[in-house]
Amino acid sequence: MALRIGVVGAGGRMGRQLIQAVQTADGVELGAAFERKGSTLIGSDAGELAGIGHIGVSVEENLAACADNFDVLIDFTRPEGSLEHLACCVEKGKNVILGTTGFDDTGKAAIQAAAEKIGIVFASNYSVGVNLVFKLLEKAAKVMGDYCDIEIIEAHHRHKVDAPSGTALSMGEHIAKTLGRDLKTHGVFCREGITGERKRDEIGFSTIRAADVVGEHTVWFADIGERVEIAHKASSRMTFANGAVRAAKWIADKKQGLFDMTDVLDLNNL
Ligand SMILES: NC(=O)C1=CN([C@@H]2O[C@H](COP(=O)(O)OP(=O)(O)OC[C@H]3O[C@@H](n4cnc5c(N)ncnc54)[C@H](OP(=O)(O)O)[C@@H]3O)[C@@H](O)[C@H]2O)C=CC1
Ligand SMILES: O=C(O)C1=N[C@H](C(=O)O)C[C@H](O)C1
Repeated sequence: MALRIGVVGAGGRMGRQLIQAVQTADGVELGAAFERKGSTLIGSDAGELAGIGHIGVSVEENLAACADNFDVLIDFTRPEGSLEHLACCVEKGKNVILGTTGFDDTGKAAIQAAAEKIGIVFASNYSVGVNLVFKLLEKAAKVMGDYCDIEIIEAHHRHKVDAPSGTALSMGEHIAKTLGRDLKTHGVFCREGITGERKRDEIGFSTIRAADVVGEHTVWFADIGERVEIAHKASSRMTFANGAVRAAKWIADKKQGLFDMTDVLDLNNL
């Protein structure tokens, strides 16, 4: 029997891609689709919303009332919405694929607590390439990190509401962990005015927001006389959507626990 996927934020940029990805993947089907209460999209057909034609699944507004229609929920929305959806999934015993970025520490603690009751994959980026890059960054940090300047540069579309991107923060965390640094004290997120010279052990972040950029990340490991750049460029949101569907299949039989995409892709023993 096919795994039934629920998609919240069905009308969003990622929501529409997720509906398409679910409908084209093997072994899964769209069980339910949701939008915010009061949205004009409630009652519309999820397939038509996603541009793939009528599929007979209408967009609903009450997650709890329709929880019997899906096995795993995929959520790429906003932190406040995701935390409500998560509470509902704990109540109903449904596993969750969480792609939303921009959580504060309280939100992250709530996700951790929820993962004691249900299975959650929580990843800032569901593409295979970015998760490989996380591992390459650990290697580069081991070789060069103690003596070179590390800078993370990210670019996204003009509609993105959080900065730096979740992926850039994850990159910083992978590097900081490898080097025994704390990103809270070593991360530099803004430079303006008389900043003083760069501290050797800071990890800098720069953000670009422009037009329709899907998602680009470059990390510099810069020494005097040479520089290594490790970069990833996403050219389609379908790469994130396909990754999320892959994660949904992977989490389906897990009872509880907090995982990320490196677990799904089995990259942690490379
Ligand atoms: N992990 C990954 O690989 C990726 C993560 N993302 C992240 O996914 C999230 C969504 O991105 P994107 O699709 O571009 O954003 P959009 O703004 O296009 O879509 C967000 C969707 O969520 C809905 N929504 C917003 N707030 C709430 C709420 N409180 N409760 C329920 N639904 C809500 C919106 O409805 P409405 O229109 O009515 O506001 C909309 O349908 C972002 O956090 C982004 O950073 C994006 C791409 C890849
Ligand atoms: O908002 C986006 O679009 C994206 N958000 C994620 C992030 O914050 O890292 C992932 C991807 O880069 C696209």
